[in-house]
Amino acid sequence: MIRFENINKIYDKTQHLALSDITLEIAHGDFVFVVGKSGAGKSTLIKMILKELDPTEGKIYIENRDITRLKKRHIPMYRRQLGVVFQDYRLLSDKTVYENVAYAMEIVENKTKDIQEKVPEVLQLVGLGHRMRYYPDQLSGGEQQRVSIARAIVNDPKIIICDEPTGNLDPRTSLGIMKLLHSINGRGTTIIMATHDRDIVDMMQARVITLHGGRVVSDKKGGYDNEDSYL
Ligand SMILES: Nc1ncnc2c1ncn2[C@@H]1O[C@H](COP(=O)(O)OP(=O)(O)OP(=O)(O)O)[C@@H](O)[C@H]1O
Repeated sequence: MIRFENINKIYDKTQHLALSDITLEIAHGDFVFVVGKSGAGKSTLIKMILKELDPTEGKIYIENRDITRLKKRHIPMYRRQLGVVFQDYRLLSDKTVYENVAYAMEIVENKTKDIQEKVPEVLQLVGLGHRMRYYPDQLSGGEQQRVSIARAIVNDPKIIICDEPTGNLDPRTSLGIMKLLHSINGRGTTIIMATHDRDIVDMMQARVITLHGGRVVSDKKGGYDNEDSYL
């Protein structure tokens, strides 16, 4: 469970109030979109879950643990329960598909035998069993995003954070990526996805948290609200 309690975020240098009095809860296994205009505060909110940013005020609980009080040395361990997918894939260009995914297991000190077993399994799951020896620049955008999803799920995180995962993809490829995320969610993984993609939000009929000027202005299940002037 994720819980934001009265979160305010003021960026030090500019004194910009990026998030204002955010209180929300995300249950285990939820699929949640975070939407809103550019500058609404989506990335700021996501960076707080990743513990890349701390709030100026308020508390953030992940599995009943207040991560605003987490010591620096415990952050890497904390992040192991999170998978992250970015718009620009962020794959290592000098490593193959297999090696990119294996690397995520190596850095958290998995045994070689477990890596050799799990990586092909996860690549099959994302539909890339036949691309294991390819390098990222030999893949389409959609395939690269599938590799990044494989990397995000390979350590079995409880939560996956996606920041505009379909931002660089055409509608058909985006649909495939959403189907994949939906099936991962169906296995019990909580998914939080920031997006501008209105069609996808409408299609998924999931929970939609709308931010505007750093505030939650709507939090409901369904698609975009046409009467919503915040989008
Ligand atoms: N490092 C920073 N220092 C100062 N202000 C910042 C910083 N990062 C973001 N902001 C401001 O905080 C507000 C929220 O930014 P944020 O990046 O969270 O928005 P966003 O909804 O993710 O936008 P986008 O859709 O364009 O990615 C914006 O007004 C932005 O200018």
